[in-house]
Amino acid sequence: MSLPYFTSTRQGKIAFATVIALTLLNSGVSVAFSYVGRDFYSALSSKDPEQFNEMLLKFSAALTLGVPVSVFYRYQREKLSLEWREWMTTRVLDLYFSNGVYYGVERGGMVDNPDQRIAEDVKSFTAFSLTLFITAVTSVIDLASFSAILYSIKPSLFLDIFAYALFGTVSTSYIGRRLGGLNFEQLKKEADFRYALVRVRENAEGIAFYEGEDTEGGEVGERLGRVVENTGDVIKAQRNLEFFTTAYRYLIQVLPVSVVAPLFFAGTIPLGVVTQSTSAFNHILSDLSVIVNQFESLSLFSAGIGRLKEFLDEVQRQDGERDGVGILQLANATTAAATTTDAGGKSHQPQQGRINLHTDQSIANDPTSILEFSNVTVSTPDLQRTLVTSLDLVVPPLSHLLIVGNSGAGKSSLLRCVAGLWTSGDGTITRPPNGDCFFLPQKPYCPLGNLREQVLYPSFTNATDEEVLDILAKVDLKSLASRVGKGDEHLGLQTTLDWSNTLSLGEQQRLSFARLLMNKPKIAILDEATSALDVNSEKIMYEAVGKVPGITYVSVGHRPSLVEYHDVKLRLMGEGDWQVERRGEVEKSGGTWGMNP
Ligand SMILES: Nc1ncnc2c1ncn2[C@@H]1O[C@H](COP(=O)(O)OP(=O)(O)OP(=O)(O)O)[C@@H](O)[C@H]1O
Repeated sequence: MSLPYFTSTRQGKIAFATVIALTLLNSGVSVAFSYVGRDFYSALSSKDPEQFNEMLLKFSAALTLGVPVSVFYRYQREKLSLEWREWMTTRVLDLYFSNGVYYGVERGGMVDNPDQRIAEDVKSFTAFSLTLFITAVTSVIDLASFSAILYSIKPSLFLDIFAYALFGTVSTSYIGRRLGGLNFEQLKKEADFRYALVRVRENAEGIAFYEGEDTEGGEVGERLGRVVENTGDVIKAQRNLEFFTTAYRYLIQVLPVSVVAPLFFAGTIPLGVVTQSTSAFNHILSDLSVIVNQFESLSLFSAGIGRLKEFLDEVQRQDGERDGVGILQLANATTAAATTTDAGGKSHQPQQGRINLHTDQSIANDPTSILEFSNVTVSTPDLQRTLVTSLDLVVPPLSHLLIVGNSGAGKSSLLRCVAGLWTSGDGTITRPPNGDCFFLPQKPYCPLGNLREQVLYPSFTNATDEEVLDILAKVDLKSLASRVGKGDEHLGLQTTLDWSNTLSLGEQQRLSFARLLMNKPKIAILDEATSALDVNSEKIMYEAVGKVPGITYVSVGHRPSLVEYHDVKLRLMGEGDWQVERRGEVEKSGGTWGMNP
């Protein structure tokens, strides 16, 4: 997970090399201070003012050179960590938003709280990996330089320290072994708790109507309880560990001094050497005791890595086009061109056991067919139910299709297959590529942004204010811009509101139609897109869509009034059965073109 940033970006390579150079320099500064400190105390203990003043001067010089090195070393580390986080988060987001992965991850339900993994786990991964790497590098350099110092003072001290550090590491790992698992759970429980609160915010009105505060409060409280319970276990495990680590750290203060004290008492070494040996001992011990000192952060870090790896694996699993590429690598350009659904030519190699979506530019201009279902069987993703069996249907251009059937019969699911969101089943669906195909989902969606962006979503194409206002007028929302702009339509287009909670459901549906008119697709797929509108508004919407040149629409709906805007009816009868009726044939045989046969 770390390597791609440093191997594939120039910026990463340069920043990394700078940090390594500064790390080496910083270690040099530590060693220099150890010698300056030694001579300083020796001058003090030998009561030599001249040497003492000279040492003060040397100390000032060391300070002047050493301080910038230390400061820039820290700054550069933070900077690298920030740049790396930006790169990695952007890359993860690219992967998450490509080929409908975010939808698959959400539907798949295999990983919890992807938001936390992208925002928090990537951040701690980059920050702590860097710290860990630098600590390892510094430890090795420190170990080499201070070992030489210590060995020159007393070889046995050098061996004692290794034994002490080994004992500390093994004991800490044993005492703290539960912390890794507990921290993994902690991250999940904190994210679950936060998510429950976000859901209350998003569904405030529904909860308020149901007066569901007590139930919601209970659920949030229960999740808080799980956080508290797990945190309680974490701090107990930390407490047990700290009995050991605290004693371990205190012992360091006297251990090296007591080993060299006899030499000092015998007058063999001056006081400066005692302080230098203490400092060298501390350096080496902290190098060897990385696991003891960082155990808590390490266990939290490993929990974060576990969650991130699990998430990235799921992202890769959901993205059919990234088979065989690295965990953070984008799909190979040639592979993507060969398999993309919007390449314009024949795409996707047909596969057994899944619905093949064939997006073909030529069908957009085909006079005989704009949408084709060829032997299409649709199953639910868990393969528990077959919703449609062996559907064969050709929809000619300008021949609008209405899909009807009981609730749960599989109408929206069939549209999901047309969109490419579901592939469970068999057969082939052929339709124009995404640019010529526009979907209005059952639940209207209002993105974050101003009114203008609501209309232009998702492409944010260039359009003048007049064009946007004209489109709003066509969907009977002429007054909306001036209403939100307090009388000024142009200001209204620039106004940002929480649209999902401000507009009525019917207004949101009309806004979705405005988007459709703006995008002028060849084929529009409308999933109960007028369910919140009165019959008159529904008529206005369908008439406006019908005026888009060359458009064919496919609707799902229950209302009888919809039938008159369509020419073909596909009835899903449940358990896979289906039936097709065409207006021309019904009228020819003297029947009435209506909702019921
Ligand atoms: N992810 C899923 N996994 C398993 N079953 C699912 C999933 N999503 C939907 N279903 C089931 O598939 C069936 C068809 O759902 P679909 O949304 O297509 O119905 P519909 O005909 O559009 O119904 P309605 O008219 O009520 O909107 C339903 O029984 C639904 O519970």
